[in-house]
This record gives sequence, C-alpha cells and structure tokens, in this order.
Amino acid sequence: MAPSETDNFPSTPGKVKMDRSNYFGRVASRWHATASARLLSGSAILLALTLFVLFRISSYTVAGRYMTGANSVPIAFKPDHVWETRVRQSCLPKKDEGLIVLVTGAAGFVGTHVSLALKKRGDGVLGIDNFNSYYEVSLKRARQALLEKQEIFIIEGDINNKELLKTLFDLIQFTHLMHLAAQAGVRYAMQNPGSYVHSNIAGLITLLEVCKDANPQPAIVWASSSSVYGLNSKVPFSENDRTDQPASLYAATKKAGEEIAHTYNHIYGLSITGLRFFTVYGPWGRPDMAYFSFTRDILKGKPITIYQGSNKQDLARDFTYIDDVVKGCVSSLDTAGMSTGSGGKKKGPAPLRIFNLGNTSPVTVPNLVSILEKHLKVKAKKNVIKMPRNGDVPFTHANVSLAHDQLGYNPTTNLEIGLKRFVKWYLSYHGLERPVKSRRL
Ligand SMILES: O=C(O)[C@H]1O[C@H](OP(=O)(O)OP(=O)(O)OC[C@H]2O[C@@H](n3ccc(=O)[nH]c3=O)[C@H](O)[C@@H]2O)[C@H](O)[C@@H](O)[C@@H]1O
Repeated sequence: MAPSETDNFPSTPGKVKMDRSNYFGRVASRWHATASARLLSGSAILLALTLFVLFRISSYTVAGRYMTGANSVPIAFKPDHVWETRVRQSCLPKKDEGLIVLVTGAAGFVGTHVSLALKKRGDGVLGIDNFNSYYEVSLKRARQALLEKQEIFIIEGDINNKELLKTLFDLIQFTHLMHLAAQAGVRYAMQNPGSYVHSNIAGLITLLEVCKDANPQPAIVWASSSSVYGLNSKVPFSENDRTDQPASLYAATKKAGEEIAHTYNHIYGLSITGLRFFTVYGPWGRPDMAYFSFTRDILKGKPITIYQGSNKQDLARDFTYIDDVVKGCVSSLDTAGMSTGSGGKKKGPAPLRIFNLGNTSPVTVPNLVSILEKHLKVKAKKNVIKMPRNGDVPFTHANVSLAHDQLGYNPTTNLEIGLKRFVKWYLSYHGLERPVKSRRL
C-alpha cells in the first residue's frame, strides 16, 4: 500500500508518528528549529514593515518636499517658515507690473527655459515639479541648480496634490499659471498608460479646480501638442483642422486636455490658452527624444533605429527650437487676458485660445541624422526599419499664422543652427569637448 501524504510529510507536531524513539527525537528538534525560524522571520517582517512605514512618514513630512512618484497618491503637507519665505522670495517680481507665475514642470525642458526667461525680465516665478524618473533625474536636478542660481525656487510636489496647490494659492496671488508638467513621449504611452492619465488628465483637472477657486483666478497657459492632429492629412496643420483622430494615448490625453480647458473656461470664466508644441528641441532637452538619443548613441558608436512609413516613406517633423517656443510661451502669458471669475463663480466670458507653435518647415528624420553627423563629426550606424504601430504619425507641419497675428510669434531658428547649439551644449554638459580629429567621420 502506498504511504499516505501525512506519513511522509508531517505538517503538524501532533501528527508525528512515535513508533521509533530516534525518529521522535529528530522530529522534535526539527519542530523546534522550524518554530524558531517562523518566529524569527515573523519578527523580521514586522520590523521591515515598521521601518517602511516610518521611512514613508519621514519622507513625506520633510518641510517643503514631496517624495511622490508619478502615480502616487496625494499626501499631507506641512509647510514651515523657511519654506514660506523661499516661496515668497521666488514669487517677488523685480519690476512694476511684473507677472507672478507658477510654472509646473519647472525642472522639465521647456519649463526650465520659460522660467529663466520670465525671471530674466523681472517677473516673479515659482516652480513645481515632481522629479519623476521618466528620464534621468540628474538632468532635472542640474536644471534645478540652474534655476536656483537665478533665485527661482522649485517645490518638489505633484500637481495632483490639491492640498499643496491650495497652500500655494493661499500664500501667493498668482497672476498666471504656466502649466508645462506632463507625461511626455508618444511611444511610452503603450508601456505606461496610467501615467498619462495621472499627469495629463487628473493633474490638469486638479490644477484647474484650484485655479477656479482662487481669488483672483490666474490666467492659464498650458502645453498641448502637435500630436492632437493625429491622422489628419491636410497640411500644413491649422488650429481649426480635425483633431478627432489621435494616433496615440498621449495625443488622446492632450486632446482631452483641450476639451477640459473648454469646460473650465465655459463654467468658471478661466482664461485658458493651449499651445500645440511641435517637437521642441534644444540645449537642456529631453533624453527620450530622437535627436537626443541619436546623439548619445552616435557618440557611443551604437546603431540608431530610423523608422520609415508605408512605401518606405521617410518620417518628418516640424522640429521647433526651444528659444522660439519660449518666445511664444511668454507672449501667450502677456496676451492671455484676465480670468473673469473668482471663488468658483463665473462673472463673464473669458478668453479661450489655441495656438500652433511650430517651425513651419518639416525635416525628415534621415536629414536630422545627417545634420547630427555633421555637427558631431561622427558617422551614424543606421538601422532603418518599418515604423512599428507605436502611436507615431508620419509627419507634422505647422501653420503658425494665428500665433503670428495674435502673439507676434515668428520662429527664426532652422534645424541646422538649432542642432549645432544642442550639440555644443550636449558635449559640454557631458564633458566631451575634445579635439575634433579624435571623432572621425
Ligand atoms: O510635438 C509633439 O507633439 C511631440 O513631439 C515629440 O514627439 P515626436 O515628434 O515623436 O518626437 P521624437 O520622439 O523625437 O521623434 C521624432 C521622429 O523620430 C522618429 N524616431 C524616433 C525614435 C527612434 O528611435 N527612431 C525614429 O525614427 C519618430 O518616429 C519621429 O518621427 C515629443 O516627444 C512629444 O512629447 C511632443 O508632444
């Protein structure tokens, strides 16, 4: 007869057979060992849990710091005197009639440049950024250091933290909100859809809720995207063209943002301007973007992947240089027009605007690579493949006449010059300036 499971694997001491004394001794000592091990591991787990809870509490209560990740839940905030003083100083305009601007995503690429431009002309600027790890946090910290040199304070916090935002709006009467915090990147939306909902939709609504309750309400300028044109094939893209065929979840969240803006303008009288950025590039840029990652890989001798559309068509983008975009942002703030409501009540109609901020001259991706090769003095190893179904659109091309008429927007930097400046910055930032002859074509 086959032995039963209980015979072979006694699971409790009471079921141990006592037919052989030696056997009993072995089992008894084994039971003691198992019990002690259980006790030990139980205590270890309890200790680890306690330490974890203590660590979380201590990270959250450091005055003025929010250790929140991209998808974290809003947490309680306890500002102290030092923090308040820094906030007030950062917001102080250095000229009469200076704006007081809260810049979200201030440690981001566009946020850094816009904050510097505003501060330079004497506006009060306060930044907020959650320093998430979508790309190198060290680059965000370096941008923060740049801003700190100009006495711009960046609060570490998430735009979903309503309590923090309310604290800020109670403390400061912001005239404007420059909302640039977002989950960027077209292709990453397939890997982490939740972070787009968190930042681009939930975060936007949290901000608008706080702005509509503020008294006075600030005027809002925020970053939409050229990607809202999606599968639209009419070129160049004008603000009135179709935007109901997004090709990526990223585009869909930006389009949703434009509709949400309409709602808050309509119900609460918030002045809202959406800017459709066209593949913005330049010094201090985003490492996830093609021009940046291509530069890194070309210098490392690693192959780069170039996507091609159907019928082996090259993809093209209306690459727009950062300085041109900054001028468009600042001019949007200056011309925004007031919000009309206060404390959640609309008092009259307020401006609701949308502008393309592009360069008006698309360049193909292979051409972008050629320009980089020239400036880097290194030949790229190219791997050309059919564009995967990843949310990319084949081309973008902006018509900027509306921005030209209403903002005086006039892009002047072509890709050749813009990439030259980017490469110069890239080499210097990474300490790679060395004799050209050692980098061969
Ligand atoms: O203007 C916009 O609306 C968007 O511009 C960029 O998105 P994208 O134009 O896709 O910029 P890159 O990621 O730099 O790609 C540029 C081109 O290079 C291509 N590419 C990208 C990566 C790669 O490895 N190979 C490659 O051929 C892409 O398909 C695309 O045609 C930004 O990443 C978005 O955040 C922004 O909203």
